[in-house]
This record gives sequence, structure tokens and C-alpha cells, in this order.
Amino acid sequence: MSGAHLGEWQRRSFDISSGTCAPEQTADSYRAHILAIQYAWASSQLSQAGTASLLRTYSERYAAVLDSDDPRTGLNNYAESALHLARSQRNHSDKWESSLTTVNVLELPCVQKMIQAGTGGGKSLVAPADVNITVGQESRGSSLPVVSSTGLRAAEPPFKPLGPTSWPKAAGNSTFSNLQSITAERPRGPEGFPSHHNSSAGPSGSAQSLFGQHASAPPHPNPGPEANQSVFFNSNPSKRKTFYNSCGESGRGGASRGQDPRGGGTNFKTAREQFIVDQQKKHSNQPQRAQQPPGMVVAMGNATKKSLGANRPRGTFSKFVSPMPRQEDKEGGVGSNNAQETQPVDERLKNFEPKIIELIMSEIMDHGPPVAWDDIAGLEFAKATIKEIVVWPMLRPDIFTGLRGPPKGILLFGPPGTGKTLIGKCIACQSGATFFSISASSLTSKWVGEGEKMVRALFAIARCHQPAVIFIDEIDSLLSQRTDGEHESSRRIKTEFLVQLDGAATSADDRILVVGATNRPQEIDEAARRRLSKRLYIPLPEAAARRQIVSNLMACEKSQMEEEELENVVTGTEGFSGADMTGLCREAALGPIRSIQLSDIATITPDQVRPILHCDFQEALRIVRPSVSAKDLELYEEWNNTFGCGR
Ligand SMILES: Nc1ncnc2c1ncn2[C@@H]1O[C@H](COP(=O)(O)OP(=O)(O)OP(=O)(O)O)[C@@H](O)[C@H]1O
Ligand SMILES: [Mg+2]
Repeated sequence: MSGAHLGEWQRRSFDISSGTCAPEQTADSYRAHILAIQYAWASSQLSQAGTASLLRTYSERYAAVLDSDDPRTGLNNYAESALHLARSQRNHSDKWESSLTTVNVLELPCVQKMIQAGTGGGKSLVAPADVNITVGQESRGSSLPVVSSTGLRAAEPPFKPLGPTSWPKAAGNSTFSNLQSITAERPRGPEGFPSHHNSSAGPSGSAQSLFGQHASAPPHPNPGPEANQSVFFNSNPSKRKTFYNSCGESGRGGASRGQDPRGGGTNFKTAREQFIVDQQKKHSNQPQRAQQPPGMVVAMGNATKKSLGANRPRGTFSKFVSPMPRQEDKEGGVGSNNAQETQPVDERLKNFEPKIIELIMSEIMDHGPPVAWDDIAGLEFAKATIKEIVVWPMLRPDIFTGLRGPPKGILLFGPPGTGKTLIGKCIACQSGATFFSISASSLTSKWVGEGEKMVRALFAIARCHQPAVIFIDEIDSLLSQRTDGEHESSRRIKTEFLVQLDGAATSADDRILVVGATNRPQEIDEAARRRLSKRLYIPLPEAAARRQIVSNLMACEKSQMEEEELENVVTGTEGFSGADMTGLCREAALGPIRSIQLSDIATITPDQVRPILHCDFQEALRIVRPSVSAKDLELYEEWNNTFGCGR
């Protein structure tokens, strides 16, 4: 042996004999030893005699560790699994009596029918395709069909009195197939499936295993009492119980186990099946977490709105769900297990850390109250453009192809409080696309150093859930001009974002739209500006829009205002943003409360509160001022004239 091998050998021996190893480590070391010996022999480094002697020594030591039932020195895992197997064996002392008798089998209408068919020229009752079934063998010296271990016993030919000649010529398999097919086609009911059909097939002896496997019929996905009425009428209660247990478990755990034709040995389960069964038993009494919370899928025409984060709904309207995985989820509870099985992780996401995918998913917008286009006052041009480039292409991708293809990036810019975020919410509700709402600050600050991974994962997930809209509020903080002094990590995020945007823009097949919103369009990097090719100005609301905002808000309150009074409010709010208008209405709504005597405030009923009047608005107008200055407006107008896509 070379010096290197010898050194390794000695180190392992020392590891084992040092006495500080856990039994698992000792067993591992011995296993490694044995492998090394085999390897050395295979590469002619050890003689055969030496190999045999070493193997014997180490195999014995290895076995001693495995078999010892002292938990400090041994694993005893063989015993554990053997005991487990022994425990799960079915009870053979469970007496079984067949209720099949010669007489009652012959009385079966299906048998009668078959006999008639047989005597009537051997015409088969079923189409040949239906007869392609696995059935028992023919008993020697007789043309009677018999089922071997899974059905009628060969030792007791049940139709003896008739004699072989009374049976149709179609011997063996097809004859019995007829019996099976007829039985399967008969209407189910007590007389259709009498208790005669008792089986020795063991716990999994469902109707199908009783008669062999029907190849042309798919297995019942959820074998239940209805699908297995032959057992329902089994006279032996403990047999029935065993059957139902096995059926229930196979229905949930292993898809086809209930139809296992192996008969007696079907109690065997793989470790995974056993685990699932154990988990089901454990959780069967616990309320299951809703698989699909309300609002998770909203059908929009022929498109579907998937809210991926809806597994953990947020917002004031939803129940609090802890962000920490629940114990049963950790344990691989039934719900989570099923969910994992039914929603396999997309191939394209396999290179991303689950933590990052989870973070992106949890960032996906929870819509809260739905926003309709009519809820957005004014902004007619922006709304029409967005409908044209977002909603319709999402709904009719077949029409919006080639030059009509929608842009891959939109920028909504304008003064604060003009409804940019509101438009984002509306797109979420109305487009029928998977909507990702990520605030730029969460990408830049929350996971320092993870930012570019997040961006990559975000686009990868969006690609898996097309059509998708990625809405990035305050996009200026993500895509501001790159400067020399900026932090390396934010520069990397920007670069990654631009790369991804380019990818989304260049791939014709991808239906991913990035919508950015900002009130600082000047700060956006020129490369990003180019990629957000449709730049829509969201201006301050015009008079009609301001009127609509006030009317909409007052419609929900008790108010009394004449048309001229409303007009007066509208003219008095020139330069107000949508948010300012909302603020004004809130202030005015407090007017009636302020007019209540302090002594009455504790006792007054809601209907005794007077309606909101014009004077309340006049009062409110003294307090609420517009938040956007004329100078700011000029900047927006200028930027719009230079880079905007509006009229
Ligand atoms: N056009 C509008 N129609 C109806 N309500 C509006 C409109 N614009 C603004 N609002 C009201 O103002 C609130 C704030 O609007 P929003 O958050 O969309 O503004 P924003 O443009 O995103 O502002 P910021 O640039 O500061 O983020 C909305 O919740 C809504 O109540
Ligand atoms: Mg906003």
C-alpha cells in the first residue's frame, strides 16, 4: 500500500478506536473501511488472503455495531425495521370463511347469463378489447376457469355440478374474463354484488384484485365504498375493516396499492408511503389549512389571475398567517405534502435558493379591495393606453403579435398622489395576469447583497407564471442614475435589472410586462429609461376628475351638496392632487362631528350626526393645501415633453 493510503487507513482506525465516536460514525467508518479494502483488492493493492481476512474482521465489527441493542454502542437499526415489519403484518389468526358455495354462485344472475351465452354457441358477451385481462390459470384436467391465489381457489371448483361440458368453449382466461366483465358492468346493489364475492386476497382485495386486473379500465382514483361494494357486503367485519383501512391509505398515499394483485403480501409499504400514512393519521383530526384561499384564482375572461402569495394572504381583510412555517408544514404534513406534490417546483427555478423564491412569493401583491378603472378619476388617456398595452394583450396574445406586440416596460410618472399606485392596483385586478408588486426599497435595502439574486429570481418566477406584470413602485430608488460614489451592491442590482429587462424585452415569447411608477422621473438612469419604453404622464386631476373624486367619496357618506356648491369646491381645488382631494374630503367629513356639542358626543347616535355640507368644504379648504408646487409641476411637464409618450 502506498504511504498515502496507509496514512488514511491509520487515521480511520484511530477515528474508530478513539472511543468518542457515536455508533453512527463508527458504523460509517467501518463501512468506509470495508469499501477501502474492496477498492484496494480491486486495484491489486491487497492479496486475496489479506482481503478476506480484513473483510471478515471489519464486517464482524460493523455487524456488531449494527446489531447491538445497546443504544450507546450500537444502532440496532436492523432490529428496528424488522420489528416494524413484524408489527405491521396482518393478523393471520383472523379467521376467514368463504361464503361462496356451489349453490349461491350458480344463482348469480351474471353466472346464469354467462352459462346461457356459453350454451348458446359460445358467443362472447363482451367485446374482445374488454377481455384483455389478467386472470387465473386453468385447472388441470378441467376446462373450468379458476382464479389462483387472488380469487376463487383452485382446490374448490365452484361450478362442479354443471360439469366441464356445461361451460362455454371459450376456455380459461376469456371465460373468466366474461365473468369479470359482466360483474363489472352490472348495476351495483346488494343483489348485484352479493356477499359471495369473498376473496382471499388480503387487505387489498378490492373488487379488482378479486377478479384480477381489468386492463382496459383505469384504476379508480379514489377507491371508496361505492367502488368496492363487493367488500361492502363481506360477512367478516374485521376483513371489511382491514379493507377499508388499506383502501383509505392507498387512496391517499399510494395510488395503485389498493389494486395490488399480489394478494396476501400487500401490507407492504415503502418508507415514504408509511410516512405519509403516519402523517395522515397524525393530522386527521386537525383542521387542514385551506388549500386555496379565497381570491387565489380570479377568472378574467379566459385568463386566470394567480395570486401566488395568496397562500399567505395579507392585508386588513385577511386572517393573520404567521410568516414562520408551521410545525405541521415542517413535518411535511398532509396539506403541504400534497401541495408539493401537486405543484412541482418549476425546472427553471431549481437553481434559486428556496428562501429567495419564498421572499419573492411573499412580496407578491395582496390586492385588498379590488380597484376598477372607474375608481380612477380622470386620467382617460393613461387608462386607455394601459388598457391597450396591458390588459388586451394579456387577454388576447394571439392578436397582439409582431409589431402590435405590447411594450415590455411602462413608466408611470407624475406628481405625488396622482394615482400611479392606484393604477398599479387596478392593473393587478383587471389584467388577469400574475401580478408581482415589488417596492424598489425592498429590493435594495431588505436583503443587502441579495439584491441581484432577488431580481434574477423575480424575473425567473415571473417567467414561470406568465402572463405576468411586475409592478415596481418608486422605481427611481432602484434605477437611479449610476454614480461613482454609489454602493457596489446597488450598482449590481441596477445592472442585473437592466439585463433582465433586456431579456424580457428581447424574448418575443415572454409575456412579462414591467410597470414602474415614480414621482422622480428625472433621476432614472437613461438606460432604464430606454427600456421602459412607454412613459406615461400621470398629471394632477383636471376639474372633471376632481369633481368625480369628491362625488365618489361623498356617495359613500351622508352629505348634502347642491351642484353649484360642488362646482365651487372643484374650482377652489385647482392644483390639488388626487390624494389632496381625498384629504380635503376627509377633513370636510369631520365638520359635522366638530359641530356636535362636546356634552353630546358620548350619547349621539350616527343618524343624528348632520350631513356633510358645503360649509364643511369651505372650512376644510382653509386647512388643506395642495401638496404639489407650481415649480414641481413645471419639471414634470418639461420631462413629459422631452421623454413622455403622452399627447
Ligand atoms: N385619479 C384618482 N382617482 C381617484 N383617487 C385618486 C386618484 N389619484 C389619487 N387618488 C387618491 O389618492 C391616493 C393616493 O394615490 P396613489 O398612491 O396612487 O398616488 P401616487 O401617484 O402613487 O403617489 P406617489 O407618487 O406619492 O406614490 C389614492 O389612494 C386615492 O385615494
Ligand atoms: Mg405611489
